[in-house]
Amino acid sequence: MTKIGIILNPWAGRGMAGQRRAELETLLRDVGVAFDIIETHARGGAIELTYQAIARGYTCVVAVGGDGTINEVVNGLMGGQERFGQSASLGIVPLGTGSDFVKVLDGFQPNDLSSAVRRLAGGRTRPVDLGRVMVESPLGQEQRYFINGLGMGMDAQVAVESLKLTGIKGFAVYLMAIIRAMANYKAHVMSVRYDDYEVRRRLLFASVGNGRCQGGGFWMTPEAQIDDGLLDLCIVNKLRLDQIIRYLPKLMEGSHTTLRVVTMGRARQIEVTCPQGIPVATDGEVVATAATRVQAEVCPGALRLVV
Ligand SMILES: Nc1ncnc2c1ncn2[C@@H]1O[C@H](COP(=O)(O)OP(=O)(O)OP(=O)(O)O)[C@@H](O)[C@H]1O
Repeated sequence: MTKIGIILNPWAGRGMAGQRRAELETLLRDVGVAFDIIETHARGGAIELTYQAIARGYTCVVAVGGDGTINEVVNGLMGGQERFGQSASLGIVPLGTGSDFVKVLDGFQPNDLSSAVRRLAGGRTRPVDLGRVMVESPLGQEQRYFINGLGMGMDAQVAVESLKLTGIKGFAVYLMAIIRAMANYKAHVMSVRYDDYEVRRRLLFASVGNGRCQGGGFWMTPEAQIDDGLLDLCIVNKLRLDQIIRYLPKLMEGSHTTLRVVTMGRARQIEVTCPQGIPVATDGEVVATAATRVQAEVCPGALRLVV
């Protein structure tokens, strides 16, 4: 068996990923997996580390952390493939706070090291789709890949608010970020075009799902499949505060899809425009705070995932 490259974000899962490093290493040695492990030292650092891993010839790169870490490794894998013409599969050891992406995968359990290590030892892979997005804002253009979801509007505003909350920790950050996003977010008219359809009205958010669950437990696109060559879409109209509070539990259980204020869709290409600018997040990580145009497309079977 060839050696695998492991990229561990010690801050993921509120520090749990760092605390469980020794346990992970012991389990890997016990099953005879050869590995090198490296920790991230900054936000965005896993992208560069993944490039380096590909340049060194690893054929499997493992993200240890949450959805943000997985997103960085995915972007490193795709960028590395473009730069060096070499591809590597993605392994996941889910030790994040939400670890929403793996909830769509059979047999994956957030925080379960033993089963994650068994999968790495087995080395079985399957192709999964990715989303590729081009985000335009007054600051320029940025391209990103996402594996789980793309948030545009208030859902991305929650991610923006949580970045500003440096003085508090734990679940309080998340709760406070939602409250601040509800209070601060202004729903502008957005145009959402997907394949042959268009929705144009004041929206709370338009959320794109390759996976099913986003934002720490919201089943936005509960029917999404990661290998159907399509992206799912959940568009929610502008709501009053009392409606947001009433509908949030429905979003948390995925029973919102038939509500009058919700439009569900499925497409290969999605374009969202909003001249006033909207926040955008890929896999929960902020890409822009005032994007005027967002173009997303599915990349069918673009990545091999260790399952
Ligand atoms: N060494 C580091 N210091 C500070 N931040 C880091 C470091 N390495 C990575 N990060 C950042 O930590 C953030 C959180 O990572 P991640 O999303 O993996 O964990 P999480 O938020 O606990 O999990 P989830 O997104 O699944 O809820 C990411 O934005 C990532 O860029």
